Amino acid sequence: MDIQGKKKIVVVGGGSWATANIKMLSDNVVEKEIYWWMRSGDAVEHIQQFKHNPNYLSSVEIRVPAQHISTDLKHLISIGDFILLNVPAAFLKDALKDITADDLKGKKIISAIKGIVPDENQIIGEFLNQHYQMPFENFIVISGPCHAEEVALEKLSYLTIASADHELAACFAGMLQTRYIKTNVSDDIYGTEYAAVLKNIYAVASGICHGVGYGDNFQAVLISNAIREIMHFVNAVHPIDRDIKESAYLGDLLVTAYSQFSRNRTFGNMIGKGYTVKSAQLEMNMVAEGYYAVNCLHQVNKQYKVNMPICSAVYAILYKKHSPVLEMQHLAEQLS
Ligand SMILES: NC(=O)C1=CN([C@@H]2O[C@H](COP(=O)(O)OP(=O)(O)OC[C@H]3O[C@@H](n4cnc5c(N)ncnc54)[C@H](OP(=O)(O)O)[C@@H]3O)[C@@H](O)[C@H]2O)C=CC1
Ligand SMILES: O=C(CO)COP(=O)(O)O
Repeated sequence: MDIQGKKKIVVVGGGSWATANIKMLSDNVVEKEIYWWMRSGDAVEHIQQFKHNPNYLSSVEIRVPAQHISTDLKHLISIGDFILLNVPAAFLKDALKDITADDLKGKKIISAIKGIVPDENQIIGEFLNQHYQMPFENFIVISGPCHAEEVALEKLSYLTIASADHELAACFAGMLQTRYIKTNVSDDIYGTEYAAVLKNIYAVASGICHGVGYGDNFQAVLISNAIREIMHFVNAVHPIDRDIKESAYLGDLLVTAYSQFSRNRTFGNMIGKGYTVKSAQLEMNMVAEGYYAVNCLHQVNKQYKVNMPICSAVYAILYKKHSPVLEMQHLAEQLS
C-alpha cells in the first residue's frame, strides 16, 4: 500500500483511549477519513445524535461523520487503510471474532493497546502475526506516557510511534501530531509493547503500596526497582541496544505509577485497602490491564526466568489471594 495520499483510518474500541485517539486524529491537520467501531449500539446512536461519547471522555466533541460510526466491524475494516486497535487486550479476541486474516490483508495495523492477550499470552503484534498472518512491517505501536483524560484537556503530551518500518511509523506519527501532541519514532516494537504491559503491573503495585499505607519514600524505591525489572525482562525477551530512560519506557512507568488518572494505580489502591478484585473492578467501570497482564506475564516468564519480585508479589496478591500487607512486607525485604 502506498503510504502517501488521503487515508481511511478505522478506530476499533469505544473506551477512553479510543475516544482520545479519535480526538487527536480529528485535531491533526493531515487530510484523512476517520471511521469508528464500538460494540454498543446505544453508544453509536448517542454519538451520532449528540456528538459526544456518553460513557468515556464525554466532554470531547466528536467530529466523525455519523455514517462513519458503526457496530459493523467487518464492513468498516473493508473500507480502512489503517486499522487502529484499541479495545482492552482481554476483549480483543472477542472484538475480532468475525474478522479473518483475509479481512486484514494489506492493512496497516496499529495497536494502541497496552496489554497481553489472555490464554495466548502474546503481546498484540505477536498475536496478530500468528493468528492473522499480519507481517510485522505492517504493524505500528502507539505508546508513551499519555492519559486519555489529559488529551481531552489538551495538555501537552508525547507519544512514541514504533514500527519495524521507519517510514510507516513517521507517516502515522504525522497523522497524530497536534498543538498538544508531540511524537517520537522508534523501531523497538517488542520493547515498547512489553514495557507498556509491565508498567501497568507496577502501577498496580504502586497503588497497593499506597493503599496499605506506604509513603512517597517507599514508592520511589519501588519504582526504581520496577524500571530495573522492566529492563531485565525486555532485554531477555528482545535484546537490542535501547535506553530504558526514554519516555516510552521510564516515562510511561512514571505517569502510570503516580498519576491520579491511572486506572491501574486506582485499582491497586483499592486492593491495598481491602477490596476484592471483583468489587474493585465493579467500582472502576474502566479496565486495569495490569490485573490481566500479571497472570499472562507469570506464564510468559516461566520461559525467560527473569527475577521479578514486584510482579511476583502482585501475582500472589491478585491470583493467590495473599494478604497485600504481608506480601508487601515480604517484597520490601527484597528491594534496594
Ligand atoms: N485510558 C488511557 O489513558 C489509556 C489507555 N490505553 C490502553 O488502551 C486500551 C483500551 O483502554 P481504554 O480505552 O482506556 O478502556 P476503558 O477502560 O476506558 O474502557 C473499557 C472498554 O472496554 C470495553 N469492554 C469492557 N468490558 C468488555 C467486555 N466484556 N467485552 C468487550 N469489551 C468490553 C468497553 O466497552 P463498553 O463501553 O461497551 O462496555 C470499553 O470500550 C487498554 O489496553 C489501555 O491500556 C493506552 C494509553 C492510555
Ligand atoms: O497507559 C496509560 C498512560 O500512559 C494509562 O494507564 P492506566 O490504564 O493505568 O490509566
